[in-house]
Amino acid sequence: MSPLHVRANPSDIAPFVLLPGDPGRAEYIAQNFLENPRPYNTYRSLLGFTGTYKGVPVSVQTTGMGCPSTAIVAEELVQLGAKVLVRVGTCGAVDERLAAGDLVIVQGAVPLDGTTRQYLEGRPYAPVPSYEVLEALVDAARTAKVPHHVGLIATEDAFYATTPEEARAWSRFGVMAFEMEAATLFLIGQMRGVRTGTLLVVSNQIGDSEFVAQEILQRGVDRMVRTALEAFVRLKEVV
Ligand SMILES: O=P(O)(O)O[C@H]1O[C@H](CO)[C@@H](O)[C@H]1O
Ligand SMILES: O=c1cc[nH]c(=O)[nH]1
Repeated sequence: MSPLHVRANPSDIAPFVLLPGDPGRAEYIAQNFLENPRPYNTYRSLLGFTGTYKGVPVSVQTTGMGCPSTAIVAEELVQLGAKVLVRVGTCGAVDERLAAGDLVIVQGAVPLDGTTRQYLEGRPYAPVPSYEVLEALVDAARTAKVPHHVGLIATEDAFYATTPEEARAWSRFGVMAFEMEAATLFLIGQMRGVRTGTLLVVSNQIGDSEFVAQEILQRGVDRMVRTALEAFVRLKEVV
């Protein structure tokens, strides 16, 4: 029986899965980076495709925006047999050293979201990616000479609630950027025994009324996706 939302069979899902928030990005990745991509889910526009990259079976699965939707998708991917879940998302920068289109390799996510809080039943916690995935992502970026930042981000629920002033307050504690999914993904990985990671492209500074120009974002997305896929090639022996 297929899960409720990711309507697929275990044989449809690869061990390695890329997780964009945006269904358009999922389709773009499938069409431009995977060989022989085949769709397996369209329910609720949680578009999912499976193909190969350099011989490694890879799925790309939309999470939708925010931790509640991401938790559903991640839990169901685990039920379907996925082993390595890597978010390929966008973020709003709070650190002035981050420019539009830059790549961020996430080392940890401050859990400001309600989904992580519900899973943890109020316990303090430090959501982090799997070390092997983090190492493979950094190695892939370095080898391809992709400029990148490695560090801490925050995961929030309410996109429009965060003001530049609040964001700057978090930057005093090392937070480089805000997004809306990573903390829950990392926690579910730890709870369910699968490996996780997150790469982000800077789409804006917190408080901007527009995202960066499409061509700059697109180049950043291409660098991010290539980096994640090259990390999967490195990780194929450990899964
Ligand atoms: O571009 P994605 O992966 O959706 O990520 C970011 O973009 C959305 C907000 O615009 C949120 O989902 C946030 O985390
Ligand atoms: O959470 C997010 C994601 C992208 N940009 C933002 O400003 N916030």
